[in-house]
Amino acid sequence: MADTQSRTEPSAQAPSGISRRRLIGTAGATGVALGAVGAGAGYAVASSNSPEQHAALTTLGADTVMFHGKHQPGITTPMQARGHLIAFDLAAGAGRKEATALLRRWSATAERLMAGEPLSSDDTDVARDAGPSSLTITFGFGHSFFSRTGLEKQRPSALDPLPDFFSDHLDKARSNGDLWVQIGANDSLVAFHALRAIQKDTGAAAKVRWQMNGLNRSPGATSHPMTARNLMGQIDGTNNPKPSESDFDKRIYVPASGSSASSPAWMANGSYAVVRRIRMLLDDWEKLSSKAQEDVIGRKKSTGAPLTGGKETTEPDLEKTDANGDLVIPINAHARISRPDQNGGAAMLRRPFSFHDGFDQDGVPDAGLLFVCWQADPLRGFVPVQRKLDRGDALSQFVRHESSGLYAVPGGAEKGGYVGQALLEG
Ligand SMILES: C=CC1=C(C)c2cc3[nH]c(cc4nc(cc5[nH]c(cc1n2)c(C)c5CCC(=O)O)C(CCC(=O)O)=C4C)c(C)c3C=C
Ligand SMILES: [Fe+2]
Repeated sequence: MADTQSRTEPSAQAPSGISRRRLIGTAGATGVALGAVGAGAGYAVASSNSPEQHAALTTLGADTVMFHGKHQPGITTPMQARGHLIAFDLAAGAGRKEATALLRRWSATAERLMAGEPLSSDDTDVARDAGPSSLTITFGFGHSFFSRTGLEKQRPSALDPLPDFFSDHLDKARSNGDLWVQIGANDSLVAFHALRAIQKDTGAAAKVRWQMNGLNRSPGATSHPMTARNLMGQIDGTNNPKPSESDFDKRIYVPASGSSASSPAWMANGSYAVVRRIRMLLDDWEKLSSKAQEDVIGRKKSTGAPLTGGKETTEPDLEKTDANGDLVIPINAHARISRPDQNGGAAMLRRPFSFHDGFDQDGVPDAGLLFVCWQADPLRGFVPVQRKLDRGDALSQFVRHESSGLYAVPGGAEKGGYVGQALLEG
């Protein structure tokens, strides 16, 4: 696992922004050991509803991500096992006043739930007994939000609609939206509880436009922390930008100092999320041999190492040829074509969820990737790379982009404040 901030299991690393409220087991033990002890204790708690038999939460349940901070949570937070993406449109007649009140309500709900507190009224009890389980709730504004609220002058040019791509098969009803919320947690009930609370908070102000459910590997499922696999079985996320790298903030976040060419000052410390529902054509993919699958990406399926050798984190040798003089990493391999150095430095932080929405009547899986990527400017991140992939990398024939969204995700809320305050009160 290369990107510890965004991919490593929280119980192993406890990256910044995550605290352990109630730890069991031996402090300082490895993530694996903590996970193992925690899992056992969690089962014991779950098997007894007696209030007299209090036991500490598992580490997984106790892991907490801070709501307040410079950046919103859910960007560099390690990927969670369960996710919900949901977009809303403001209701007819709702404008800036209603949107401001909604962002206040949403922020208050996110702060409570991420701290493991129940809602202040009418809690449904769905997450009762569970800790916050690394819950994150992240809020963004779509292009249409600004005309709906009379804030057109504040709309970042970075939110200009994404170009059409040749291979797009987009469903408009499941694309875009005035407001976007990303929910992630390592417990499905905690995630659903948050989803329902966020939806109920809208009251008469907004209506659901679309909603998608995602999944990832559960922390502790592997013998050591690893980069996640996707539903094609590939290790996916290896070469993500790392928060420890000196240019990470510049690539992923709008500068803190104020406005940039494509972002107004209210977006300081914010980021732009590109969201694509990408169907995997698994019946076709699974017919390929392992060798052919590896050539599509340019990396070994088992370890994620480049085909030119080494381990997952080894730099690929893009010039290396085999005995026949052919490139070892094919010219159209996905991981070759999407590299920043092949795209004028374009970089993004990929933080997806997998999805599986059943099978059609012919048994074809409706499954793939809820591709979410983060960048300081989509024109210097997603767009140039997708333009290149769209011309036909080796992966393109096995995937289909079915929906799309682009959202301005402001910086984190201050204590006592709410997300989007600088925009809505500016
Ligand atoms: C426009 C951006 C990208 C889309 C869309 C995309 C879809 C997509 N990717 C995989 C699987 C893998 N991608 C990998 C690397 C990789 N992918 C992108 C961009 C998009 N992918 C980038 C920028 C990179 C990193 C390139 C580099 O710097 O080396 C890999 C290799 C491992 C890794 O680094 O993560 C895999 C595997 C799927 C299945 C998919 C759509 C469903
Ligand atoms: Fe990719």
